[in-house]
Amino acid sequence: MARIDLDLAHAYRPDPKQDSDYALLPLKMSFADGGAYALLGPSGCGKTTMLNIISGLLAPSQGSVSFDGRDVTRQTPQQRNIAQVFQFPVIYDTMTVAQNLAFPLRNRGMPQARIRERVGRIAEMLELSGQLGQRAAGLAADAKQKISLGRGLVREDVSAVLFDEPLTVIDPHLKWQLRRKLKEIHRELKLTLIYVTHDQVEALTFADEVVVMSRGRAVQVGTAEALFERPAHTFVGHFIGSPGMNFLPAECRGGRLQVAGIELAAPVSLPDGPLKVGIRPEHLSLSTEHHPGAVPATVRRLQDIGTCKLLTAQAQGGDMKARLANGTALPAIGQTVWLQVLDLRTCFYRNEELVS
Ligand SMILES: Nc1ncnc2c1ncn2[C@@H]1O[C@H](COP(=O)(O)OP(=O)(O)OP(=O)(O)O)[C@@H](O)[C@H]1O
Repeated sequence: MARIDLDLAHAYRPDPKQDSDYALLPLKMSFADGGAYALLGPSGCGKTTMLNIISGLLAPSQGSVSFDGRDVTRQTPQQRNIAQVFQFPVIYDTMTVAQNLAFPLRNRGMPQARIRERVGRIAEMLELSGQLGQRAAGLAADAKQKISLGRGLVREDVSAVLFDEPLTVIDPHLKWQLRRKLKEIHRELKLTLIYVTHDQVEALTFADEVVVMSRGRAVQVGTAEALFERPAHTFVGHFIGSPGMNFLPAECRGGRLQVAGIELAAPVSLPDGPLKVGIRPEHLSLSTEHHPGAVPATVRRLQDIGTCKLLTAQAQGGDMKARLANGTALPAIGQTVWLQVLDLRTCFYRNEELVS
């Protein structure tokens, strides 16, 4: 296993001039030895580019990649000792499940007894023990992908295991199970795992730390809790959570905040000038009477989403969503309510970056 340091940028086109010419804008980042990471972001944000640069399938157009302080920028995936699992199964159909799992070990010249032991362990973890003697050709797509995962995880001596959306072909009900399995395997084997996905649930349940990416930039690296409670950038607030964070434009002057057409006392010290007030739908409470820190809004929609009711209310400056626990007394459509936008969990942003 290795600690991985990136200090680089990448443009697919020669002579990049503006930010949009870069698939990865200049970044400095480290992946700790033995950590489980997810690279999360919408299509085209640069996740696969970063993964391919880490694996050695792609050389960055600027800067370097180091493993344990050693420059590996020009090394191939084999030289870097990287295992990779792709979206679709990469296995040998004519081999049995056991032979497929053993393949990376046999290539490294591992003794037979040790191979048997390691294959047995990985098969057990992935619930493939009953199929070890079966030919891979006859198996369903999700079983084949489990073999691919097993082949990625079977070696103990790899620098890191990289996963590029590995659960795409897996049935939704099995996905949940496999994600949990991968997490267990990580805890047990202590491999450095880097997992690319555009699915926030997948990223947040799998990783210790999630790298949220947007337009070639790693906008925040943090735990699921940090990304939820303290998004460092409004993009993270929008992207994480369902629905995402609410934002209202505000103006601060000498400790007073103009927001949604009224003036409120700023709850923390804030710089003068334009701001955005951010609060999660899960944290937004409402009442029918005016309270300090609350703004007026008109109820526009109420949706029953099973686990709770989702209220949409129109405030001056934008629509706000609140998740209301089942059993809460619901206001009527068109009614004016007071939304508690300022509380201990409120975040404040300037130029889209968290200031408090
Ligand atoms: N081989 C290539 N040549 C030119 N441009 C590329 C190449 N591969 C990717 N890009 C561009 O680089 C940017 C980042 O792409 P990348 O595939 O890394 O994003 P991604 O986040 O992995 O997206 P997805 O989830 O759709 O795979 C995109 O604008 C993409 O069009």
